[in-house]
Amino acid sequence: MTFNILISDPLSEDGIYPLRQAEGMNIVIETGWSPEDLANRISEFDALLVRSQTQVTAEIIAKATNLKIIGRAGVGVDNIDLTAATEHGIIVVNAPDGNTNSAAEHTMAMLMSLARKIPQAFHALKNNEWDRKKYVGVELKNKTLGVIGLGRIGAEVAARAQGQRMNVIAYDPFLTAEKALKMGIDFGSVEDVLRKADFITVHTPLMKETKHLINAEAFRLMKDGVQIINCARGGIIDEEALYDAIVSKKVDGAALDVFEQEPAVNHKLLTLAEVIATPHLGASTIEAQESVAIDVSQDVVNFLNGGVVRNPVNLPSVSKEVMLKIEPYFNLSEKLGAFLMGLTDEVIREVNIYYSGDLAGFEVSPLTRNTLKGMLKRHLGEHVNEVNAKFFADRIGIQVNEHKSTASKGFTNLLTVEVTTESGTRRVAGTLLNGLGARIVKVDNYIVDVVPEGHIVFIKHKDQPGAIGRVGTLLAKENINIATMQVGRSTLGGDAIMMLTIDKHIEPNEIERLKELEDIYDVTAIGL
Ligand SMILES: NC(=O)c1ccc[n+]([C@@H]2O[C@H](COP(=O)([O-])OP(=O)(O)OC[C@H]3O[C@@H](n4cnc5c(N)ncnc54)[C@H](O)[C@@H]3O)[C@@H](O)[C@H]2O)c1
Ligand SMILES: O=C(O)CC[C@@H](O)C(=O)O
Repeated sequence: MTFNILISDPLSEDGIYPLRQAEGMNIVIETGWSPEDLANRISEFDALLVRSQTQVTAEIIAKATNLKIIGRAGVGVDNIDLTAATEHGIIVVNAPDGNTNSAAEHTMAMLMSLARKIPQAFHALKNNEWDRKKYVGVELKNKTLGVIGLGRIGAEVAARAQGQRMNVIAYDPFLTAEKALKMGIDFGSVEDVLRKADFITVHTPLMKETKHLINAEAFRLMKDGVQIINCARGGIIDEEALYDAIVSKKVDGAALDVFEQEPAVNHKLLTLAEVIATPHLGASTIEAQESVAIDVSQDVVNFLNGGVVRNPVNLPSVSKEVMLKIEPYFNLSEKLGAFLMGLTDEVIREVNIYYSGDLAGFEVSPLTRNTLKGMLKRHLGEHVNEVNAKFFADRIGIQVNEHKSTASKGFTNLLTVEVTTESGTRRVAGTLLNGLGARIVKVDNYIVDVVPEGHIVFIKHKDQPGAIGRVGTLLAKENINIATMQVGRSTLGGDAIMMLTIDKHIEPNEIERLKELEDIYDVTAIGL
């Protein structure tokens, strides 16, 4: 099998060796796409690898009919429409660790350049201007650095600033007093950070919650003469408000690596002498570029070959160890979902999935998504996959609940899927039998032992002598061979079931004839 891979932004050639080494990867490296050209050609590709330049919009994703994975060689995924990717079942992976160090070092370089006005002085000297008074700076020692967003990069910046003898105060929604104490930093609200810092650096992702986090009101709260650094994303700081704050002398200087619109040429802020800037170079080191390209290439190869990805963005990340435990249940969970959906012809309101036994000790959301995939594929078709199954369930309004119990119920592991409809609940349970593979072991309250594969006919009937024989005779007349048969009953002479696996597809008219047989209540054919 050959996969077409498009690399649409400059990626390290050394970093893409996992793709070059893998079999069946047809790699196209072409940068500088216009949105229209990319939209017109994207359907040719199975995988798309980008940095921050390519804007992977909903319009492009809508045309990406063969795209399975988008790899972002870097951290920020604000150039990818994640909702659209999820809806279309396209997994997005990134490389969250590979450029942390480079981005932190770049931030420090910007901080020091800002404090000592190095770019301005250098620029003047290049123009043969020797002016030692104009470029007097300030020391970092004993100044307070305010860090907003203390994740991977923010934390590295904080540690380096401490090396410069700076005091650090930070705000991050996940920052606890214990963690702050351990890091030797102060912590407080955003407002505390804004009020106390001499230098403020932002390290949050750009999201709707962080858009213009630093706005006119935020500048008002800051100390006079504060200096600002943004090596995270354009848009976290309101550029108009920053411009006004510099012009009004509230802000002494700003160091910007990122802008609301990139490339930022002829930018108003760049006309100000107090602003120093780089063209989004935070991750631009040989080491970081190689590292992020290796990480995404590896994930793309793994995913296209049916393996597990390390850094999914639109799926919860599950460790390799847990994945090894739960992966054998993927097929069973999908089949249970598909079987149950086949049994139910009413609108589903709620799905409850019960994990019993050892499985209950693990993160099981991938199994839940596979169950939903099996259920929803029946009506929504093949484009439902583990990436978008939960998205579709939410959109349809199906409530999905996971329940876990370490009680084994006679099996090492048991998965029970239950759906609630207007008229009640239906359930099916399955397990993996050691050495024998997947089995359906219970349907509603009937104990069975059926391999969840092929053509299954589920028959509800009255527990009467002759019912089973009549079904066998009719199928024989239609030349339909029964491979296996399981029977079960609630009470003697009460409701009973037959569960047959047959060797070929059964036609609707044959199902109707089965339904007409004496003592037969209902017949459902389910292809798994
Ligand atoms: N300039 C560059 O080239 C470059 C390079 C790498 C990363 N980045 C940017 O830096 C960002 C951070 O990268 P990271 O690896 O540290 O990510 P990260 O996920 O490790 O850290 C982000 C932190 O921001 C915090 N956060 C979220 N919302 C917040 C809010 N409203 N206020 C305060 N904190 C908030 C999160 O809790 C998290 O701890 C990326 O999203 C990316 O946009 C830029
Ligand atoms: O691709 C780049 O060079 C920028 C990457 C950086 O902004 C990131 O978010 O990782």
